[in-house]
Amino acid sequence: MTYILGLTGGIASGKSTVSAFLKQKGAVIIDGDVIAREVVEPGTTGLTKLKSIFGESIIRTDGTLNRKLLGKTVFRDKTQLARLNAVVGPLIRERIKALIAQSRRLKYKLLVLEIPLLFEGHYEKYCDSVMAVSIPANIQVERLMKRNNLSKEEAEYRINSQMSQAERNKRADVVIDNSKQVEETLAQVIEWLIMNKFA
Ligand SMILES: CC(C)(COP(=O)(O)OP(=O)(O)OC[C@H]1O[C@@H](n2cnc3c(N)ncnc32)[C@H](O)[C@@H]1O)[C@@H](O)C(=O)NCCC(=O)NCCS
Ligand SMILES: Nc1ncnc2c1ncn2[C@@H]1O[C@H](COP(=O)(O)OP(=O)(O)OP(=O)(O)O)[C@@H](O)[C@H]1O
Repeated sequence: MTYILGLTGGIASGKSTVSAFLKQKGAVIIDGDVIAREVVEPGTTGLTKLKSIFGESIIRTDGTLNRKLLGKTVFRDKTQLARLNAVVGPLIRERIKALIAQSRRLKYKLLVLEIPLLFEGHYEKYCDSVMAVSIPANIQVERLMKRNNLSKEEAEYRINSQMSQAERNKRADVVIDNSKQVEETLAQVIEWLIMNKFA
């Protein structure tokens, strides 16, 4: 029996920090952001569709997607974001469903679905439980600006294109507070692993 843990959280909340630890503890990780990149690699129908919608300018000279430019376009414009989601959303879902099926066949004990837009995409229906990583809004803006080298305005556009943390936390089965030292965050994850007999 494979136990599927959904792992979500707002942008730059600390999902990767938590999933790296869960991997270290033996979990298998499916990373939504990685899959989102795979489905628009050069030569994919995903990239061809994006080119026809957003124009040649979003393709770099080496044939790859200009993510920075597309990000600037979509996160400040809900209509454009919806057009992007309509193309990549179904491709991401198809791939994730196939990987879940494979993980069940291989009888992985603990599978983690790390998906930023978990509740927006209703991925909770594939999960046994959902863990949300949470940080206060001011820390979120700070960490995002620093990590992605974004202006405050750009960081806020990205945050506001997602479900609010309050709503996400309400829907999750367990909320991990990542506002303090990483060690304190991981202690909460260890507690979850122990309570669920994975450690
Ligand atoms: C717009 C794109 C090209 C910007 O690329 P960039 O390299 O700057 O960002 P990256 O992909 O690393 O995403 C960073 C974070 O942005 C947030 N984010 C990404 N896509 C979306 C979206 N459609 N809606 C809201 N937030 C999003 C997530 O928190 C994600 O972790 C890229 O984010 C993208 O293709 N997004 C659509 C795919 C998607 O929905 N991804 C979410 C994974 S399920
Ligand atoms: N407890 C912490 N204290 C200080 N910095 C942290 C902490 N946890 C994570 N960070 C930093 O905050 C940033 C965001 O963390 P991380 O990449 O794990 O978030 P994420 O939720 O996976 O982000 P995204 O979904 O946007 O990729 C990173 O630069 C990370 O090093």
